[in-house]
Amino acid sequence: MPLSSFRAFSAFYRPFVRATHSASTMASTAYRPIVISGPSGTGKSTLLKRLFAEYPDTFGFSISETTRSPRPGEQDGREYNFVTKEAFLDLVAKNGFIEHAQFGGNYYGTSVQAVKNIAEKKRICILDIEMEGVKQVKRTDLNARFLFLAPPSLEILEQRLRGRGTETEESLQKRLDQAQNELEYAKQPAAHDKIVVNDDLEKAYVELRDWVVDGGKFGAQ
Ligand SMILES: Nc1ncnc2c1ncn2[C@@H]1O[C@H](COP(=O)(O)OP(=O)(O)OP(=O)(O)O)[C@@H](O)[C@H]1O
Repeated sequence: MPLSSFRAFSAFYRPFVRATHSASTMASTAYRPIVISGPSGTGKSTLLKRLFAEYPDTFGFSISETTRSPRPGEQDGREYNFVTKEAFLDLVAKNGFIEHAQFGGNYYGTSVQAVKNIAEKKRICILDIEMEGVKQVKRTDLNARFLFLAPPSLEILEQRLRGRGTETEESLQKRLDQAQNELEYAKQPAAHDKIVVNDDLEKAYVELRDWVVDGGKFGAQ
């Protein structure tokens, strides 16, 4: 998948942690990553932007791995974790990536470890990913929560994508085809913990935010 459509964020919050939780279980029970998926153009960026604005000091990014060389001004561990091709492919073989892709001869990916690092910093990682990434997260021990953002209809999704003015006719068609797959997958009861239909933006935002915040527990178990 194009990494341009991959966004990973993390959130600071004051966790609800029971006294009996050991430090090692805190990461998997208190700082649970949140996976937000849904067809391109459903409004994920729009809603996440609002969420981050409402919690201004709370959100950050998880860091992707890449085999490309750092550009001037880029720092290892800040923009990317810069790794060798050998190390990258080794991690691929070990199933260490949630998503990875190749562009212009370089590899890019989001590792399971990078998401765990966010929890180590006592932040919640929000992963904005596509269906294949969702399935991959389920194969890990990240103990994530899954939210699917659905469009009111495919017709409205097409209108929004056209309205955004970012697509060619070809990329639009590709996104609509992929949307059908995502919507099919979302019908499986075990696919997601929460489905929000983005019809009225205000209503969808409140529903998404309330589920994410979870009365201040952010899904802590
Ligand atoms: N409830 C809504 N009603 C009307 N328009 C909306 C609504 N939600 C989002 N939009 C518009 O739909 C377009 C697509 O939204 P956005 O870019 O947030 O989607 P996305 O899911 O992040 O897409 P991608 O995965 O391709 O980045 C934007 O122009 C946005 O302003």
